[in-house]
Amino acid sequence: MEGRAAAPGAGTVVNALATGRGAAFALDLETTATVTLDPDEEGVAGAIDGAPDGDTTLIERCVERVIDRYGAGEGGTVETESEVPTAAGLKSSSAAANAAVVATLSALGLEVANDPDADVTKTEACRVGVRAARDAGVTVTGAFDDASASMLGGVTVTDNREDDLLVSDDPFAEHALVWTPPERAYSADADVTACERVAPMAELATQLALDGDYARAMTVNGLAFSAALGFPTDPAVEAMAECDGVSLSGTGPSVVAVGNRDDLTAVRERWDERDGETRLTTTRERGARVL
Ligand SMILES: Nc1ncnc2c1ncn2[C@@H]1O[C@H](COP(=O)(O)OP(=O)(O)OP(=O)(O)O)[C@@H](O)[C@H]1O
Ligand SMILES: O=C(O)C1=C[C@@H](O)[C@@H](O)[C@H](O)C1
Repeated sequence: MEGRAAAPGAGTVVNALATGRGAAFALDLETTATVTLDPDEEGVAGAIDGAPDGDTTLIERCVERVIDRYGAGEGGTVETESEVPTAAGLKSSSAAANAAVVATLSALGLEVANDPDADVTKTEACRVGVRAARDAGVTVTGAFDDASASMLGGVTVTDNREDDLLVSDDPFAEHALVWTPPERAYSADADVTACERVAPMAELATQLALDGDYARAMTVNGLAFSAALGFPTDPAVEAMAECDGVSLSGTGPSVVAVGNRDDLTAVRERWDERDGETRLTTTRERGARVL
C-alpha cells in the first residue's frame, strides 16, 4: 500500500499568535510525501530527504493519526522531499503535515477532495494534520490558518481556537516575491506575549481580511509583527510603494510581497542586496493533491 501527495507552503496575511484568528495564502513551493503501509508492520518510521538529522515527529504523528482514525493498525514509512525551507515562515510544517496526511489516506485507498461526498473532506484531512502538529509541539495555535491555505489553496481566514474555517477564497494576487534570510525561527519558540501586545493591529488586519482587503491586511500585519518579534521593517518599507501588500511571513524571518510581476522584479533587485535568498514565484489556487 503506497501513497504519494504534495502540498504547498504559504505566506501570511494575518499572524494568529496575537488573537487566535489568522489568514494565509498558498505559494507555489511544494513538499512531497511518500507513504508505504503494511498491515504486518508496527510503528511508523519517518525520513526527510536531505536532512538525515531532521525532526520526523510531525510526519510520523500525521501517519499514525490517519491510521488510528481511518486505518486498521498498519505500520510503515513516510518520507518527505521539500522545496519549502524549514522554520523560515513559509509554512514548511503545514505543507509536510498535509502531504503526509493526504499520502496516507491515498495509501489506504481513500479519496480526499474538497467535496462533502468524498471519503474524507480536505478540511477534515487538514484538521488531522493540525492535531498532529499540536502533538509534535511545532505550533502555538495549531496553525489551522496556514494548514487550510496549504490544503485548500488560495487564501483562507480561520479561527485557530476552534479550527474553524471562516473564509476560503481564490488567490488575491498572482505573483509573489519571497525574501528568506539565512537565519531560522521556529514557531514554537516565538514570543507570544510580545505578539499579544499588537493585538489591536492584528484585529484591524483580520477585519481587513474578512472584508476581502487581503493585501492591505498583509501590510498592517507585517508592520505590527515585525515590530513585536524584533524583525527589521526596512524590507517592507523598501517594497511598499511598488507592491500591493508586503508582510513578515509567519513568525519570520521570511518577508513576502504580492503585486505586479514587473514591480516585484524591481523590488527583487533591492532585496537581492540582502543576505539570504530571494524567489519570484506565484500564488496557488490548487492546494494539496494526490500524485
Ligand atoms: N519537509 C519536512 N518533513 C518533515 N517535517 C518537517 C518538514 N518541514 C518542516 N517540518 C517540521 O516542522 C518543523 C518546523 O515548523 P515551524 O512551524 O517552526 O516552521 P514553519 O512551518 O516553516 O514556520 P512558520 O509556521 O513560521 O511558517 C520542523 O522542525 C519539523 O518538525
Ligand atoms: O504556530 C502557530 O500557531 C502559528 C505560526 C505562524 O505561522 C503564524 O503565522 C500562524 O498564524 C500561527
